[in-house]
Amino acid sequence: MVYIGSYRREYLFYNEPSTPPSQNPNPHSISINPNSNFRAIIGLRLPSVCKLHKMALIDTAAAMIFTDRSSSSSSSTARLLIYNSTKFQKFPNTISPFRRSNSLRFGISSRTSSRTIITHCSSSSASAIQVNNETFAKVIDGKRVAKDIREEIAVEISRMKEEIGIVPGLAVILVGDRKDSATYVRNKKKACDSVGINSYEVRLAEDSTEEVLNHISKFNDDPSVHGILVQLPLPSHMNEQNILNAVCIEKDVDGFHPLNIGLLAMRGREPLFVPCTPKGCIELLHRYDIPIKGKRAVVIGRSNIVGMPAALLLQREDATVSIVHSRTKNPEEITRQADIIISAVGQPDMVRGSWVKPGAVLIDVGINPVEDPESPRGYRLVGDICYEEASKVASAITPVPGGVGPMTIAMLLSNTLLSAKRIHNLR
Ligand SMILES: Nc1nc2c(c(=O)[nH]1)N[C@@H](CN(C=O)c1ccc(C(=O)N[C@@H](CCC(=O)O)C(=O)O)cc1)CN2
Repeated sequence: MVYIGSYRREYLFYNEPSTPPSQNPNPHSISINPNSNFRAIIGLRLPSVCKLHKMALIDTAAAMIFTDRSSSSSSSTARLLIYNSTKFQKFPNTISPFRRSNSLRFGISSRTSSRTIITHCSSSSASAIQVNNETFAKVIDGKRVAKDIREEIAVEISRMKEEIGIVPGLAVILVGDRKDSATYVRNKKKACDSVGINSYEVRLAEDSTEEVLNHISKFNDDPSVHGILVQLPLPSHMNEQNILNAVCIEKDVDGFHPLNIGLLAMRGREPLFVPCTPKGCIELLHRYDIPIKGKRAVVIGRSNIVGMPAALLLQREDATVSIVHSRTKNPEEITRQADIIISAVGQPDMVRGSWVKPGAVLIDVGINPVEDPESPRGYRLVGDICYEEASKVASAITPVPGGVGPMTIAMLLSNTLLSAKRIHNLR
């Protein structure tokens, strides 16, 4: 039995490869002989096995949950097309606010013997996958989409450099020593490097006072800086409102300035920047061709950085939006009416399967550490949505990790590029 890949806590095995990966003309697919008693083993937690086989044959596989115990004597080869790697066509400004981008060509197809057991079971493109009478949501792969977006941005940045000799610059201010914030800032720098954005980082002590405003003021006046962000949360003694107000609106790539949020809330007005996480959620829906117009959407959580702008964005896309929060009566009942749920509350596994309407699309913004002695870090990350239960009811779902998180950083790069283009009048 050979381990061929893993996704979240699901590990996939089969007994013998009919086509060794090195001979497989399509590196994103695996040919499986239907006579080989292919069998996926789902739900096992085998960390040691995973480590040994880190170079899994499949990188990320949506809906790898697949069981075929076919005994057909047909000589045709069953093919599980994991992910169509066809790159998006490159559209300039693909991810500018409110512009619908081309969709992710995403497919799971099977050409098996007459005993095909996978079917798509929804009319929308977010069709769930049915396997032997059990239905599983399509996995919305944010990590993969973010990588594609970075590639698109890198192309745009090379063009910009070539045409006008300008390289976008992003300034990041980190105050204090929260480990998670330091990781996010490090990842932002890495992402900038990967696409060719110059990054400038300022680290300040937990007990800083005036320094934050001084640095913002310097970056506001620096022409090589096109985007400025202050990593949140700030230490509790700081006045977040004053600090976010100090970033000039033209460089507010986080989109947290009250003027940008105000413009986002108004019909017929356009903000200069949309906050990165909500923008990433909408981008995922667009890239997976999931319709928003006319749909019922529920946003769980009303934070300034995710819940509130996510609700505004969905409304701008012509969804009918409800916000569920800590004082909402019957949150389960309201959430169960939604075609699209965006959850951003920071409560592990709060949204259970019973909260989800069959066929709904689930976008999980929560990144919650839960103790896990089996994990090298001593914890693992889970979302606000109970994946195990909800993925059996929904038509599509984002995983945690690997869903919205990577999109946040991809959208920050997109906003920085947008800013540089706007400042330098480049279309
Ligand atoms: N100024 C800002 N502060 C904060 C923002 C923001 O958009 N602007 N958002 C969050 C933190 N954040 C970016 O800053 C962020 C969070 C998570 C991820 C991410 O990729 N998560 C991974 C898991 C990472 C891990 O293993 O620890 C995932 O979900 O796959 C990126 C960025 C609050 N502060």
